[in-house]
Amino acid sequence: MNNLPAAYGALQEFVALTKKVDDNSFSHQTTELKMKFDTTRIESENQRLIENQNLKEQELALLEKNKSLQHIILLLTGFILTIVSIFAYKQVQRNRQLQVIALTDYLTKLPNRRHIYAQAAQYFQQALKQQSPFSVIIFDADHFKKINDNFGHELGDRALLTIASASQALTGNKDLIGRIGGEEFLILLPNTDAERACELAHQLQAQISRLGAEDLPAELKLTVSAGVAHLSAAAQ
Ligand SMILES: Nc1nc2c(ncn2[C@@H]2O[C@H](COP(=O)(O)OP(=O)(O)OP(=O)(O)O)[C@@H](O)[C@H]2O)c(=O)[nH]1
Repeated sequence: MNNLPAAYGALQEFVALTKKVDDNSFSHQTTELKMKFDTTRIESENQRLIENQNLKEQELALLEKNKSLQHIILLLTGFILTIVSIFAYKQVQRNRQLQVIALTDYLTKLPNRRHIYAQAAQYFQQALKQQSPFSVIIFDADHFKKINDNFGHELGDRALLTIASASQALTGNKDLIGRIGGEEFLILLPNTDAERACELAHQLQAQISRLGAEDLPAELKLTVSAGVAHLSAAAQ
């Protein structure tokens, strides 16, 4: 009992030590809690980043898919356009060919009757308008039936081809001669007077006989009869 101050001092020291221990323990717990909190926060942040990354990867995959689809659509469109263009081009070509066939004589490849008559009408109108002369020569192979009967149709065809090339050689222009019947032909002569047309008709007869003698058997005498019609400038 007589050592009370010492006991009081010891008590105070004990209290101070206990407080210090408590403080230390509190600080430790706080640090632990703080670390726990930080770890959780970092983990959730990481999780959020991973989710964001996944979303971005999905978006990227979607974009790539869209890009591929766009390429496929572009390729398909190009393919379809090419097919349509080829088809349209072929159709135009076919129409042109049909038009040529419709206006051309199958054997001589000269303009057929429809074609040469249309051209004749055009030249006729032009001559009227310009008050220029216009002549035509119409001619026909003589005794052609006999040629066919005696020498065969194949040789008859050759005789027709001979007539076509002789006429072409004379006029120099395929478009001015037409085959208007089996062995009948028409030559259009714009800006040509009657005298010149008659001269040409005689030259034509001579040319056909000459070529016929060269190209065909000697027994086959190829001759043509021709007539000339004329529209003179003076008569208009
Ligand atoms: N080889 C051949 N013959 C044809 C062709 N087209 C028509 N002919 C023949 O030509 C002949 C024409 O006979 P016609 O109209 O009597 O004429 P032609 O015998 O010359 O008598 P003319 O005109 O009076 O001199 C017919 O026998 C037809 O069969 C053809 O493309 N090739």
